[in-house]
Amino acid sequence: MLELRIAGRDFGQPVLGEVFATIDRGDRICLLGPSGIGKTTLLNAIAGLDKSVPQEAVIGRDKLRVGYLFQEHRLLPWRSLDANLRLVGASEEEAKGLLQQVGLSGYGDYLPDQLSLGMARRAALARCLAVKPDLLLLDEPFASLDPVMAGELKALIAGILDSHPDMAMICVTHDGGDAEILANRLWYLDGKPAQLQWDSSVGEPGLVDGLLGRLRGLDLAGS
Ligand SMILES: Nc1ncnc2c1ncn2[C@@H]1O[C@H](COP(=O)(O)OP(=O)(O)OP(=O)(O)O)[C@@H](O)[C@H]1O
Repeated sequence: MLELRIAGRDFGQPVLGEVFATIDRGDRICLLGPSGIGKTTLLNAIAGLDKSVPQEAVIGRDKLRVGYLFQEHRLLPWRSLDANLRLVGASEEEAKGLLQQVGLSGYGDYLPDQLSLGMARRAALARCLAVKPDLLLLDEPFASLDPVMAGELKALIAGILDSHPDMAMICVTHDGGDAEILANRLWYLDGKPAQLQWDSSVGEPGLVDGLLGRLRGLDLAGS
């Protein structure tokens, strides 16, 4: 579905090195790695948001719809949730259905700033789904949420993945526990410049559990 041939990205100093990987329909990848190593930089490159990374570095993206849940909600603050969803192509009926899907029935007229952090993130997730994505990119979706809200959002995302078996996902997280729930594949980004040190689908098939164990051993992926 997608082939990455990213040659690198630097911001005055090298951040990303070469990243080669393929992503297939239904892949659920959790992307782990130390803070500041380049995980968001890699997601931006995959999404095509980083104009310094040539289009040809991500083969197949032009045929895909990409939904990107940023760390901030990035909804238009002066538009209602309904209007935010309509803006990316959802019909009135679809907008209603999407809000219901993310547990925000009845909030269509609210402005993003009238929502709690967890609600705003779910609204942003609804906007991702409104584009009917082939690839869903999630950048630390559970960060700054209390454990209850984080658990609810995790269950919501797991349900969405179950009901969209062809959709691929890449989720940046610091928590190996998220990978156990959401992922069937693990990437570990590290080094200077950063590269995919481990891709559980290459060389070590089915070793997600083993890799998580190794990450725990290094105390890098939560408990
Ligand atoms: N637009 C930019 N200009 C300059 N430096 C940048 C820019 N974007 C990212 N960087 C630098 O690139 C490095 C990687 O940043 P990035 O946000 O991709 O890391 P990350 O792994 O997602 O971090 P975290 O886990 O803390 O969210 C950091 O040193 C950051 O300061």
